[in-house]
Amino acid sequence: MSIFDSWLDVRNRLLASPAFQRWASAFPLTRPIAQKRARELFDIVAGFVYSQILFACVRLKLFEILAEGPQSADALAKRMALPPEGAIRLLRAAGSLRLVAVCEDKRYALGELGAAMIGNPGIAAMVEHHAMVYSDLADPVALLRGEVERTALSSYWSYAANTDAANVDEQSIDGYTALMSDSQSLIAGDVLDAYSLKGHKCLLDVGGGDGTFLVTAAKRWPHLKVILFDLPAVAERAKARFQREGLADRATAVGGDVMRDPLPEGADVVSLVRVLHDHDDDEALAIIKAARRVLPTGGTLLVAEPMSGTPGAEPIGDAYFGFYLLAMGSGRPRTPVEIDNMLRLNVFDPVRLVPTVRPILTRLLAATRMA
Ligand SMILES: C[S@@+](CC[C@H](N)C(=O)[O-])C[C@H]1O[C@@H](n2cnc3c(N)ncnc32)[C@H](O)[C@@H]1O
Repeated sequence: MSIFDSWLDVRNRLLASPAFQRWASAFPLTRPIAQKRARELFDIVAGFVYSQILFACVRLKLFEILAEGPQSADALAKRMALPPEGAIRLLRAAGSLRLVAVCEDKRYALGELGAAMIGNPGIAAMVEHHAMVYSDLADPVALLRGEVERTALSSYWSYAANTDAANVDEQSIDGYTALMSDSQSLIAGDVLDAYSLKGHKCLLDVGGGDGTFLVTAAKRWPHLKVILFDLPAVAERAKARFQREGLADRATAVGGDVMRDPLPEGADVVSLVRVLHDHDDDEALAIIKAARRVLPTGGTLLVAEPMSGTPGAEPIGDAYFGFYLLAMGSGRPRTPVEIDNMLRLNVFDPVRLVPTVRPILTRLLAATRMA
């Protein structure tokens, strides 16, 4: 047994002992740590219940109602069409989670976390679609054993389990394209603040969705040409978006399947925003190879997505995305080092981790295509 193993053994025996737990909770120097650990464990135990309280707030539009100003429980019960006791139960629960705050005169107002939801409609959209995630995760062991034949998420992300992705119809891209668009403005801001496209001429965004990322980039750098590549039904959405935004003269959208069709030529920078983690390793490598084929020597590949092992946000990569993508039936979160290795294997060197302001939302790798 190594020294580390022996240390782990001693520590875990101690932490598992009810007598030690009682002592640590009572002794003044260990009490704060014991309480913090107990709370962390309980938060994991109760996580689903907390999420469903948030779900109820979103469904009942509680945050939008409270954004009008503080209101009494009775008024809120009427607005949410809940019986008074149901409203009070929800308001107290939401209060304990800092989604709602209680004023001195007993009216209810937006809490710190509820207020943050108002400025970010992407979170509400994410919460709404979690109904599918939770039904898919009802038996996580069966999911891990590969015993679940069809999940709600694999139908929602219609390309995930589809060998003929290019033929997915309008209807089956609706839900995920809108969901991605809602959260993309935050991501685009963070990525484009971190990496300037001033010195580039043409940006190709592969799997670019309805074009939100490219619209943000094109508006920020008026000299920049942008090309979007996505499944035909999605690219049509982007084309219409570029026209609405008055960008049709320097923004084009091309439909196709990145696994089968060549990417459009002419870009000196290619972006993969929240794309690689959707794919298993062989497909992720095929996408990197496709980008390599169209980039000139010295061109840049940007990979932006939430990554595994992000300091301070570990559960987002490995717990949330790990299980989300498992339920979706395709892909996995990767560490920056794993992506770095995949890029270097494909003649991208150097690869640089560019700091982003909210690594919890997205991290960013910038890689240069060698000769
Ligand atoms: C998770 S979404 C990300 C969208 C966008 N980049 C964003 O961050 O908002 C992945 C995108 O890849 C596209 N996609 C998936 N498989 C594809 C394929 N085989 N060929 C082209 N695009 C594909 C999807 O249609 C979708 O728009």
